[in-house]
Amino acid sequence: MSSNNVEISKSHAVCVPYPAQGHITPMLKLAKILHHKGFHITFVNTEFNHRRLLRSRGSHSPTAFVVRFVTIPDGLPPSDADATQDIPSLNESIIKTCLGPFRDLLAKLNDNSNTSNVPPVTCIVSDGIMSFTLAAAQELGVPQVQFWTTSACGFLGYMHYTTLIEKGYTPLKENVDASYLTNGYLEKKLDFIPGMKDVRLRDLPSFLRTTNPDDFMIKFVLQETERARKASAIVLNTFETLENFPSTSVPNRPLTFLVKHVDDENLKGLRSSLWKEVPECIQWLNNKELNYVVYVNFGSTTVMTPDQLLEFAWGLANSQQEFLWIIRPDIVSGYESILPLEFVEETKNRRMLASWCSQEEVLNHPAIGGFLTHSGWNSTLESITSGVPMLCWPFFAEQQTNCWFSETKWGIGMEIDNNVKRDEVESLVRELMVGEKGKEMKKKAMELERIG
Ligand SMILES: O=c1ccn([C@@H]2O[C@H](COP(=O)(O)OP(=O)(O)O[C@H]3O[C@H](CO)[C@@H](O)[C@H](O)[C@H]3O)[C@@H](O)[C@H]2O)c(=O)[nH]1
Repeated sequence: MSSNNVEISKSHAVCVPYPAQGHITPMLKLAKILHHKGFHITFVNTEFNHRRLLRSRGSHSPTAFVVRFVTIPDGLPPSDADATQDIPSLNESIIKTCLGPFRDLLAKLNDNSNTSNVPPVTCIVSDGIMSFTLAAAQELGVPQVQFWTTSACGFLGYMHYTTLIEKGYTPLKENVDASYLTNGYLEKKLDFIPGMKDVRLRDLPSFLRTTNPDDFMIKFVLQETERARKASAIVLNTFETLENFPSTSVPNRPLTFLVKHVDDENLKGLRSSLWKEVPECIQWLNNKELNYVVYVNFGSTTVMTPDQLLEFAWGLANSQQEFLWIIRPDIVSGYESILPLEFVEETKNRRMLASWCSQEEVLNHPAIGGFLTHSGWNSTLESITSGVPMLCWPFFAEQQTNCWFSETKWGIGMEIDNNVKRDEVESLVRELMVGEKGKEMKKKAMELERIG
């Protein structure tokens, strides 16, 4: 049999991540694992993100690897910004425009006259919130496997949006209106979500915080969770000891663990960072003592006001701890993220500031003692699998749910108030790094690291 025929007999998975860092990274891990198990892989990025990937990776361009990268347009106006796109606009555009180009792509991959040694598509592995792929899979008669990159608890929160609407919890009533963040309404405890007794309304995925009955994000969640019920299978990135809910079958190991066992020269060096990583972060950590440094990073999507940035800056400075703070260039929406000269001067011997880093490497570094995070699921899992306790400042989506679990169920996190103030940051950072609670959290995080 010629090598051509061997290739043709392979299963072919088309992997379609949602076009944002926190989704592309875990999907690429899943793609590597599938490739290692013998699948031919086509990985579909948007044109916008593919250009970013090429820019960030330079000579390590993803096109050089065995996983085949292809693109579809996202339907938004052309842009070369080095920033995460506006989520509601992106979602709306994906729903309206992506199915056509995706169909064309599948047709091209399945074209018999194609001499390029590509086996026919045998399944679509789609991000749970790229559900337009379901129609394409049905037309082709192949399974559509959904990969929800959220936590299982976050996924469960989304799946209960229908019940929350039926019970009148969302949309919020006009009379609680604009003050809902402070009038105690969101403190209401709920008891009908399995495995989440006493979860407060504010701990559930944040899109429910609207008074608009036609809110786009609520409708989006309802549509995507409804289509999830039609998927051939659903993959979650978690592990049994951490999140074991009734009626779900949860895997034993997270992708971060499984991908370490993919020993394939052809995949080494294949990375998914959309921003250029600053290697000096690791060099700086190499000179630090064990568990000595606070790592601060709010992921790829969080934005904050200039005032919030300042409160974090002075809280960190006043804590007197050493810190590595990754400040994404687009973290303060509409502004340059400028820190005051006094802060820069006062902290110069005990901090490093950078725009992006190789986060998993940083979290695995022995110098890291704690993580100030926005509680994105990848960051939370990466912290857990590195045995690092967290301070959590959830921004949106299911980050609130991840934060609640980190604090109340796993004992490895402490929440910072949404209305962040420097005094609270200072005292919680100290508690995390040198306090008794911090020590307890570290112990629990290390226990989970051992299991995960
Ligand atoms: O300097 C950095 C910063 C981040 N990362 C990586 O980027 C990813 C960020 O993912 P995550 O922590 O999940 O945050 P978001 O980017 O905000 O993720 C989105 O996607 C997640 C998975 O669905 C959700 O949990 C979040 O709510 C959603 O905002 C992680 O793998 C990090 O390792 C880096 O490599 N370097």
